[in-house]
Amino acid sequence: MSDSIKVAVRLRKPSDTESENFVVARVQLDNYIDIQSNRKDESKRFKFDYCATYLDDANQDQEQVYNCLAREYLLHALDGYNTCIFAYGQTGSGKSHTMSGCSESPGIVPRMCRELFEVRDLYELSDEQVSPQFSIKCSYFEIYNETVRDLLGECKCKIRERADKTTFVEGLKEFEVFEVSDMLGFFKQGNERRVVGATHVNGQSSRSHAIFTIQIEQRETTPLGHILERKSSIKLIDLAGSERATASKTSGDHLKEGANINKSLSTLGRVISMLAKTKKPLLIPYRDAALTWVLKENLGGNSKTCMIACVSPCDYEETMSTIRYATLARSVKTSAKLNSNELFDGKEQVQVLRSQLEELRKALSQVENQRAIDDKIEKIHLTNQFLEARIEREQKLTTGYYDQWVQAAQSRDRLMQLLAGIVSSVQDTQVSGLREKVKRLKLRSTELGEKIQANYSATRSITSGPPCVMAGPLSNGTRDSAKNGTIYE
Ligand SMILES: Nc1ncnc2c1ncn2[C@@H]1O[C@H](COP(=O)(O)OP(=O)(O)OP(=O)(O)O)[C@@H](O)[C@H]1O
Repeated sequence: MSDSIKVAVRLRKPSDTESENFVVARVQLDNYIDIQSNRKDESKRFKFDYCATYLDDANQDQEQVYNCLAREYLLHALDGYNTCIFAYGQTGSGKSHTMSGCSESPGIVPRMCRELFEVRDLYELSDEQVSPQFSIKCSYFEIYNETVRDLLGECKCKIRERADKTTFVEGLKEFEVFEVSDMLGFFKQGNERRVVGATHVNGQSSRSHAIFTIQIEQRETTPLGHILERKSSIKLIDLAGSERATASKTSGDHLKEGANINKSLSTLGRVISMLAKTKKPLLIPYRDAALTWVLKENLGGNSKTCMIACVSPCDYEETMSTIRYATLARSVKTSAKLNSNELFDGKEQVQVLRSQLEELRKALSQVENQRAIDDKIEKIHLTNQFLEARIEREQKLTTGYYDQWVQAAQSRDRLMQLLAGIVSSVQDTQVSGLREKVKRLKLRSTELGEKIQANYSATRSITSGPPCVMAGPLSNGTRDSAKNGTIYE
């Protein structure tokens, strides 16, 4: 995501030696500052992301700057973004006051440290199972005369470039801190070791660029069992103040210091002006100064960056120079990335998901089996219905044939009786042929009767009960005669 460097202006309170009558800068609303020229009676208005004027209560004044500007960068860092706040301005304009402050009115660094540990404690005390585990580290170094010095360690360090083109300070001591008091202790210790000198406007002028870095690592387990890791760094920078050699009337070592400070600040200005162009040149001169080399990522890379341009209320030239610098910085874009990693502690979760999948598969196959059984039952049911209909039809047919046969048998019996009467009245010799014919007829009739009876019994055994049509003719003597036939010798 592309971010512009956020630029704020902080107007310092006039000191005891400065008269309210000579104030040239006035903050209008929260976004505008008017600068009035001493010579020409004209005023210029400049717009920034935030403009802070001074309040009478020094602590409230500091709190306002922290709340309106700095807190946002702590929150970004807790989200997993690298952030950076740097205070820029002429000597004595209030940079150290803004970043460090004093015990009665602490500046951004101590306030941010306190709030960071408050957030950590809140998470640690909460019942939420997904609360992150914090690991907080800090380091502190200064760049003095183009040399990196560890303010918490022993040695001079070198700035190196990693394979991914980001830079780091090699050999810098980093301390894991568990309590805010430890962190503030390190900050105080570093400040005491910082190179300080006197300038024409500031008896306690910082002669080096000081970079206090807080590294935050958060590890949390999401409800799905994923491990979320967020890493971010907060760089809080108090730059050395720019000063004009003529104005500061310096010489010797102090002149060299001033020259180096101005060299690194002018390189910073050049880098900012190149980064501000829409068509950026391929080579940005980060390497030209230790300051820009170490801040490479914060100026043009993976960082959410804020510049606080501190201005003195009574110095038109210096204030205008700072305002121009700050205006340019507003066009610089960085590309902050979320430094978060989702670590999947896979094995166990995969196992659980696999067994769930297996159970679902089994349930599905049971449903399918049941469906197949239901289908089969339905088919059998239909076949049964069909068979029953068929049996009923055949039964009706058989009963019809049987009735016809019973009638035929009765007619035959009657005919036989008649024939027997006729036979007994004629000569034996004359009727022997006729008797034979009657005998064959009778046998044939008996065979047919047995066959029909067998079919009838088979049909009855298939169907549940006796067909009603059978009740009549077979229940009387006719049935037996039909079954057995009557043998006439
Ligand atoms: N907003 C402010 N309200 C009250 N006093 C201030 C404010 N800003 C700065 N001062 C005072 O002004 C003096 C110079 O401020 P400070 O040391 O912060 O300037 P600086 O920009 O860091 O200077 P240098 O670059 O020389 O180190 C200090 O005494 C400081 O307490």
